[in-house]
Amino acid sequence: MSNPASPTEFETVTATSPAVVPVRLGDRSYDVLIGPDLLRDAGRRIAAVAPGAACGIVTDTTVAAHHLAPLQASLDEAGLRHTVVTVAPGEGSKSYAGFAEVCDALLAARLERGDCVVALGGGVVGDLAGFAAASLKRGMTLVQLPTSLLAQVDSSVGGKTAINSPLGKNLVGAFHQPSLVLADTASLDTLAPREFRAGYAELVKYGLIDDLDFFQWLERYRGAVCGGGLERVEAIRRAVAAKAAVVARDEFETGDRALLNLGHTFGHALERLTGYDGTRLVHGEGVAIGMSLAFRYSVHEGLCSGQDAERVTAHLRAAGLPTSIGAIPGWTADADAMLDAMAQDKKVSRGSLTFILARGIGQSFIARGVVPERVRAFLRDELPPDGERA
Ligand SMILES: NC(=O)c1ccc[n+]([C@@H]2O[C@H](COP(=O)([O-])OP(=O)(O)OC[C@H]3O[C@@H](n4cnc5c(N)ncnc54)[C@H](O)[C@@H]3O)[C@@H](O)[C@H]2O)c1
Ligand SMILES: O=C(O)C(=O)C[C@@H](O)[C@H](O)[C@H](O)COP(=O)(O)O
Ligand SMILES: [Zn+2]
Repeated sequence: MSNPASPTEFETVTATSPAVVPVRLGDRSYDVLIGPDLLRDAGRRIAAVAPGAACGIVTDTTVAAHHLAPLQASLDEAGLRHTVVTVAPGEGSKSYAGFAEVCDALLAARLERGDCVVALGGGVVGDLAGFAAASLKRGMTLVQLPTSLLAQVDSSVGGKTAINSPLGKNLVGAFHQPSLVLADTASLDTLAPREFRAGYAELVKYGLIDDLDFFQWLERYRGAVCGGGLERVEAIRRAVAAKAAVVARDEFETGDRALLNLGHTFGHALERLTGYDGTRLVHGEGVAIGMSLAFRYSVHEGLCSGQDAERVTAHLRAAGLPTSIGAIPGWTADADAMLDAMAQDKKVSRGSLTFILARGIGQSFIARGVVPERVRAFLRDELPPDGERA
């Protein structure tokens, strides 16, 4: 799933024009534009994919405070009528109640099937607004305006939309592709450092899956990527190109799209068991711990060298990310609870667990029929004794 055309140095990204990554899905193909200040020009570009549409902007209060005004001004300039629905920031909004709130507000604004839902925010807003767009009037046009690093490198692209159930992450949702994605990299300047780090976990994921060159590039340029500038745009471009390639091949995850779930079988279980409480754990942190566990479990099973697993953990730690279950404050669950939560994973088939494991960095693979007792034994070793918990 790597992007064979991706350069080691960034020849395709310039300071003046956005990078463009096409997501090729036949007559549902769309472009992902990546670069600074795209929100200020969003109206014109949205009008091109949804001419004359009224826009239902879905955002959260934090993002609205920073980025709503320029978007509204540009929609005005393009002559697009718009209404705004604001939810509370954080994973709690990706709920049945949050979904009902957003749908009812968009319906109250009398949006028609041909109108456009505009998701302005991180992955929570993108998944929630996306699911509303998939559901309302049985499918409305969707434009993703991702403002977190995580949303720019991952969630705004590929059409997975969902809300959480108390029984598990993203268990209620639909595939619904956007018509356009504008990743305004300048919007990342207002993102909290912890949230930037969380997005970095999903960025590294692409290297760990099948692109050792990208992982090595990140080892070299991590500081610059976190600092902004062209390296940051290039990193996002490479991630989006990798995701676009796998989505084009396997839109509905019947095959190797599942590789994008590296770290998520463990991570989603941790998110559910910590009650989707972002003060303890946000999604990207769950993925960082999950990827570390996936590599260590691969070592446990004799598939991967301990050196590679340690190199992964060292890179994530250097990026300020947690890499073990013991790093979650106030964590009290046990291996049995983890196994129970993982039984709801969407990759489970005929009751059998599927994990993304690794033979090395950039050599991840889909492992079906994983034996629960072996995972339980591994987790018992991973879980810190009660007295040593954070
Ligand atoms: N659909 C997919 O393919 C996919 C992929 C990866 C993750 N996800 C989902 O994405 C969600 C996580 O996304 P996230 O990490 O973006 O979380 P998020 O949407 O909660 O955003 C993180 C925080 O940053 C704030 N924020 C966002 N952009 C900002 C900005 N520019 N300036 C200031 N604050 C800003 C938000 O208000 C929020 O408090 C999870 O629910 C996860 O399941 C979905
Ligand atoms: O796009 C995908 O496919 C992914 O798996 C990307 C993941 O980073 C993302 O968190 C996704 O929402 C997880 O998918 P799920 O099917 O396990 O809910
Ligand atoms: Zn994810």
